[in-house]
Amino acid sequence: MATDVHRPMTPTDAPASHPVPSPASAVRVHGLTRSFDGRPVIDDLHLDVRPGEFVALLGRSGCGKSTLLRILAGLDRDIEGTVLVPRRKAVAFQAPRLLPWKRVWRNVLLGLPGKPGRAVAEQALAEVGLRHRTGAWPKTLSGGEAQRASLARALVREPDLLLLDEPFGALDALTRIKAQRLVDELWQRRGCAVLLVTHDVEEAVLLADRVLVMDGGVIAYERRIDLERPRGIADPRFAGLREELLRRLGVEAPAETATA
Ligand SMILES: Nc1ncnc2c1ncn2[C@@H]1O[C@H](COP(=O)(O)OP(=O)(O)OP(=O)(O)O)[C@@H](O)[C@H]1O
Repeated sequence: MATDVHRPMTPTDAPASHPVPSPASAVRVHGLTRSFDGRPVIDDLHLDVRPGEFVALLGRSGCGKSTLLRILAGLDRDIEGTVLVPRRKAVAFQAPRLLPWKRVWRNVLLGLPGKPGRAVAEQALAEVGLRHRTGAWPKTLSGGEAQRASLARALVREPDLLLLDEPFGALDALTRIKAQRLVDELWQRRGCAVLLVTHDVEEAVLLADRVLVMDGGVIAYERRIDLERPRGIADPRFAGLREELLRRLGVEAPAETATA
């Protein structure tokens, strides 16, 4: 797995020793700090993600989740510390970000090196159940379809690391459940590492091998999720994990549950 190393823009700020790329990690973050206007949003953060691992990242609004994801994606390099990520990585955001003047298949291939043909896009679109929309204009897609097209654009890059920033946040409840199942299937089929930023504790427990809670600029808490798949919220262990993570996010259980 080829690796990208994101080092600080000012090498003098770099820590004395850098971690070396390791096939045992899909992501290695060492002593990462990112400040805005002199205020560190990420403050000496360490993180390892194994190849093929599904990690969900929770945290209060404004705690720095998207900032971390953008750094892993290589979209923000104004950092201190070291970030090692696979060269093959792809991102999908909450907004599908399709160019309205390009047909769906051209959006899927956007920015890919070489000149891959329509069939390559069509295959990725088929994987997300959207082959029939290959030649459509983005404005004719529903919200869920546009989000699936955005996923196809990520998949066509054959990523070793898939970065998802609230990809289901704008979808209605039913479409969201379908999209979650699709991501679960794709992850199992592709075997890539996934880092999913989400506000939804249930989504994190449904999908992830490990849930991280970000707070104070670091990973403040982590919980391995050992429930067998496919998972359902009816599992009694599910409610316990959900409550535990909500507590870590500063949300207390209602009084009657707390005293039960
Ligand atoms: N380009 C920027 N310039 C200045 N401040 C920024 C910039 N990007 C992010 N921030 C600040 O950094 C903090 C973390 O932002 P970030 O978007 O990473 O949070 P988040 O955890 O993803 O929040 P949310 O859950 O609400 O999406 C916020 O206080 C935000 O205002």
